[in-house]
This record gives sequence, C-alpha cells and structure tokens, in this order.
Amino acid sequence: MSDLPGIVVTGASGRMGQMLIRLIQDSAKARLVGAIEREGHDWVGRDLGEAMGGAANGVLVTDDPLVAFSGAQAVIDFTAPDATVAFAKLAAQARLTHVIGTTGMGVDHIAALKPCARHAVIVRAGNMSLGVNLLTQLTKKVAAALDTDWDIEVIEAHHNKKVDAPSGTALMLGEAAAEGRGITLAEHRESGRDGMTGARAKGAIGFSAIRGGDIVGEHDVLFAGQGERIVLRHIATDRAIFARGALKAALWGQDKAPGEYDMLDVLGL
Ligand SMILES: NC(=O)c1ccc[n+]([C@@H]2O[C@H](COP(=O)([O-])OP(=O)(O)OC[C@H]3O[C@@H](n4cnc5c(N)ncnc54)[C@H](O)[C@@H]3O)[C@@H](O)[C@H]2O)c1
Ligand SMILES: O=C(O)C1=N[C@H](C(=O)O)CCC1
Repeated sequence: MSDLPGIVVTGASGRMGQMLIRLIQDSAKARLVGAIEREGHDWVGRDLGEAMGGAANGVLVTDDPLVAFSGAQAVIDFTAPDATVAFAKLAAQARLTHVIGTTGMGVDHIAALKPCARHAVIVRAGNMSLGVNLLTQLTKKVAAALDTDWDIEVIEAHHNKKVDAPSGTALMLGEAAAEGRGITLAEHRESGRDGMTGARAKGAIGFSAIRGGDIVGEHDVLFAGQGERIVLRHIATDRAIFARGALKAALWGQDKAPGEYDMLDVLGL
C-alpha cells in the first residue's frame, strides 16, 4: 500500500475533472483514490478509466462522497457552488484537505465554508495558476501607485460553456486592485453596462465578460489614464496550469493546520 496522499476528484467527467485525473494518475507524488460525479450522471457506477475512453483503472465513479472520502487525504473540487458547500461539510468531517477551484460562489456559499475550515484545510482560489496569482500582486502594486484619475477595468474572455460572470479570476484581480487602492470591491464594483448607463463613476472598478468558442481564459487589467494606458495581461492556453496548481495545493495542505488558505499561501507569493 502506497503512502502517497490519496486524492479524490469531484466533477470527474468535467473539463477540469478529466484534466486533474490525468495529472494525478501521471504524478509520482499522489495517487488517485476516488472519482465523484453528480447523481444520475451516466459515468456513475462505471470504471473511471473506461468512462474516459481508455483502459480500466480500477477506480469506480461514485455519487456518494462518503464512500469516496474514506481512505483519502485530499479532495480536489471543480464543480458548482452548492455542490462545493456540500463537499466541504463532508471533507471537514473526514479531515481532508479540500482544494476548491469552483467559481461563481456567492457570499452565502463562502460563509458556509467558515465552520468547515475549523476542522480541515481549505485552499480556495478563483484561479490556481502561478501566472494569475503573480498578476494579482502586480495589479495591487500598480493600483496602489495610481490615483483615481486612472480608471480600472478588468476584461475577461472564456469559452462558451462557462456559466458564471465575472470570472473568479476577474474578481480576484478586481479585489487586488481594490486592495491596492485601499477601497472595497463591493462598494466600487461596476459590471454589465447596457443602455443609458450614464458616465463612468470615478473610482469604479469595471468588469466586462466575453464568452465564445473554446477560449481557455484571458484576463486584462486595464488602467486607463489621460493620454496613456497600462494593460496587465494573462493568457491561459492550457487548463493544465489550473490542475497543476490544484494538485500542488492538495499536497501543500497535508501538513497545515485547519483554516482557509489561498494560492498566494501555497505559492508563497
Ligand atoms: N480555480 C481555477 O483555477 C479554475 C479553473 C478552471 C475552472 N474553474 C471552475 O471550475 C468549475 C468547473 O469548471 P469546468 O470547466 O470543469 O466545468 P464542467 O461543467 O466541465 O465540469 C463540472 C463538473 O461538475 C459536475 N458536478 C456538478 N454538480 C456536481 C455534484 N453535486 N456532484 C458531483 N459532480 C458535480 C458536473 O457533472 C460536471 O462534470 C467552474 O466553476 C469553473 O469556473 C476554476
Ligand atoms: O473555464 C473556466 O470556467 C475557468 N474558470 C476560472 C475563472 O472563473 O476565472 C479560471 C479560468 C477558467
């Protein structure tokens, strides 16, 4: 029996689920011990390897997290907000490191994670890539250096299957800009302009979302001044960057005290 950390992947058939499964199966630092899909999904009850179109790998896809979590050390979860809160409660009971990549979480979802983090390590980030997490620090620094004569806009583009907007990454970048400026995003957020909107509010942090085709994820933080503009940009061309970050977080969490963490903690940025 290997003593490598055993990892469960939720949303196994999803874009990120499949990426994570391949990464963990190829990893020398972790082993895949479970795969979860939602109740009624046609992968449930099937061998995971076969469901993914390859050879059998002996991992049965289940819709029962209690079964999957027993004998695991971490769960990596890129699903949907309600599902993530339900997984958090069970992961806390089982004392698993819970890595949350799910975006579109509302304030109630985030509040529901707090009691879980008293018992288990939770690492949550709207973007698990090194590049975007570094970009949040650059954004904070630029926003701190410029006054409100510079308008801040976050422009993001994603594939046509994405269900939430602004993206989790855009919100991270907006939070970083707000922090740099010493304001709260909640009080200065401006998104979804349409019709007679009136002039832009001075000091607002604006968001625009593009959805189309197979775009993996692109983010610009625009600082627009009089006669000049600064653009900080990140372009994701491969979902593997998110999966690598999530696996790193799951391993990092193994010797940490219960609590809520993000990728800045994991990456030491
Ligand atoms: N943080 C990051 O770095 C990052 C990167 C990529 C995607 N995401 C986010 O991850 C989430 C998933 O993205 P995706 O592109 O893989 O979506 P997807 O739709 O391809 O996959 C989601 C999967 O979750 C499954 N699911 C939903 N409810 C479930 C439940 N109750 N139990 C088990 N499985 C359930 C679905 O059946 C589906 O297979 C989104 O919120 C997305 O924004 C975050
Ligand atoms: O494909 C997605 O969905 C992505 N979601 C994250 C977000 O909302 O920022 C990260 C990029 C890809």
